Order: sequence, then structure tokens, then C-alpha cells
Amino acid sequence: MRPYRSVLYIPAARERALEKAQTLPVDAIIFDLEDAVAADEKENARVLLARVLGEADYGGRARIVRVNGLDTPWGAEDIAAFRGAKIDALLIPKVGSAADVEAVARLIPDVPLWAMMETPAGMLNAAEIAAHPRLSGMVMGTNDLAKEIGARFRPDRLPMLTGLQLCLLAARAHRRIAIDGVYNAFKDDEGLRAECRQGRDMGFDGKTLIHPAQLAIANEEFAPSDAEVDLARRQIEAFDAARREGQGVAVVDGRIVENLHAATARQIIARAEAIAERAI
Ligand SMILES: CC(C)(COP(=O)(O)OP(=O)(O)OC[C@H]1O[C@@H](n2cnc3c(N)ncnc32)[C@H](O)[C@@H]1OP(=O)(O)O)[C@@H](O)C(=O)NCCC(=O)NCCSC(=O)C[C@H](O)C(=O)O
Ligand SMILES: [Mg+2]
Repeated sequence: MRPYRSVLYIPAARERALEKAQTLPVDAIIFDLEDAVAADEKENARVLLARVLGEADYGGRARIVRVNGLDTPWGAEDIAAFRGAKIDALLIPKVGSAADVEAVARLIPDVPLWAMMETPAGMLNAAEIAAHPRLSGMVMGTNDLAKEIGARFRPDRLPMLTGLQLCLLAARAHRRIAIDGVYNAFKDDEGLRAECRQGRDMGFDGKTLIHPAQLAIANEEFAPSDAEVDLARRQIEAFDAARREGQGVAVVDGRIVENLHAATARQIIARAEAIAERAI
């Protein structure tokens, strides 16, 4: 179980940021060739990123490259540049259907593919996209989604919720990683914390981020709290004791604990242990 609490975008044209990320407390990095790179910088950014990924040491941080779409002048060359590279996933922007995933899969063997979920068609086709055998992760693109549906940004993200939940259901049905969208106001810690909490409550594995100042909050909010770990341990103990006595139900803190609750508790412990092992 690899943690994906914090997933930081870095514009691939920013050499200093590419260097800085080697020491940041982040679970995964999205090296972005798409929207964070201006059109006249695309070719230089691709060359720079290929060099950096060949030389730099990002330790245990997952390395994900977001390429430009195949419907742009840069998409096919981006994909070709990272064939055989030491990366953990290739992230495809604006995926609308499983055919979009298949088109990229044919151009690059072996590497796991992730999909940006950020168009109305993509949200409606989330189930077939998640089912593609090469797909292993889904990333919410809430900026593009807001643009496409004509939504306003609201603290409760009401206009987004149906789309986000369709993607979560699809991701979970096929055991894929699901990462929440970015919080644009990178100096607003309180707003970020609230949105992380909402994303965690919904079931996301972590949050995409745009600035190093956002890392600590995401790492904290997407990790099981001490209270959650303590409760999980007590639930497992109580359930195992009940089983030894031939019972199928235990009670902890006035609430029932059945097989499924014990399974959730074991997941929480496994997640906490995986995070402790990351030790970032
Ligand atoms: C938002 C920024 C433009 C701010 O940059 P800057 O003004 O340079 O910030 P700071 O001066 O506060 O930077 C302090 C130091 O941190 C480093 N830094 C900054 N950002 C990053 C980063 N993302 N990764 C690594 N390091 C970073 C600076 O180099 C400074 O270092 P030092 O020299 O040691 O002091 C900038 O943060 C930025 O460009 N962020 C990323 C924006 C981005 O990637 N956007 C695209 C993804 S969002 C999206 O498209 C999602 C989706 O598709 C959707 O539709 O929603
Ligand atoms: Mg986008």
C-alpha cells in the first residue's frame, strides 16, 4: 500500500522547482508538461524533464509525468520521450473515454497509466475508463471541470460532487487510486484544510497540490489520526476476542464491530504503517 496523501504538480519548465522537489515531504510528484507549461516552452520543458528524470534522485516519491493530449502538437512526442523512462505512471489529460486511454496505451508499453478526470464526458464515462486494464489511477481536474460545466467555485464544492463521486465509485469498483483536485488559493491554509477533510471524508487517497506550502496539511489530513489508529487497534482486538468466544459481533465505545468494521480497521492500520515506512 503506497501512500498518495500529497501529490505535487511541478511545471516541467521550472528547473529550480524540479530540484527542490527532491527534498520535499511529498508522496508523489506530477511533472507537468501540460497546462503549467506555456506553448513556446513545451519542447524545452520536455527535454529538461527527460534529462532531470534520468539523473535526479527522487527517493521514494512516486514519479508521474503528465503529457499533453494526443490532439495537441506535443502529445505524441511527449509520450515517445518517456518510453522506457524510470517513471511510476504516465498521466493522460482530459480523458473522455476508454478509447483515449487505449490510444496512449498503444504508444507506450508497460508503464501504468493514470487519467485526468476533468471533462463532462470523462465523468460520465468514468466506469469504462477505470475498467481499462492499463489504468491504475484517476486524478480529479476540478479547474477544467468547473470551466467545462460553467460552475462557480464554492467552499462546499456542490457543483462538483456528482462528478467526483462518479469517479470515486468507478475507481473503487476497479481498485484504482483516486486523487482529489487542487485548491487554487495556495496561501489559504484554512480553506485547504477544509477541502482536504472533505476529500478524505469522501474517500480520496490524497490531494493534488500546486505549492510546497500545501504539503504538510495534505499529509496530515490524509493520514489516519492517532485517535483513528487507537480505535482501529481496539476494534480489531475486541472483534478477535469475540470471534474466539464464538461471537460475530463486538462492541467498542458503544458501537458494534462486525467483520466489515474489523476489515476497515485493518486497512487503517496498514495505511498508518505504510506512512510510517515512508518517513518523509
Ligand atoms: C503558484 C506558483 C506559480 C507560485 O510560484 P512562486 O511564486 O515561485 O512561489 P514561491 O516563491 O512561494 O516559491 C517558494 C519556493 O517553492 C518552490 N516552488 C514553488 N512551487 C513549486 C512546486 N509546484 N513544486 C516545487 N517547488 C515549488 C519555488 O521554486 C521556491 O523555491 P526556492 O527557490 O527554494 O525558494 C507555483 O507554485 C507553481 O507554478 N505551481 C504549480 C502550478 C501548476 O503546476 N499548475 C498546473 C497544475 S493545476 C491543474 O492544472 C489541475 C487540473 O488539470 C485541473 O484542471 O484542475
Ligand atoms: Mg486540467
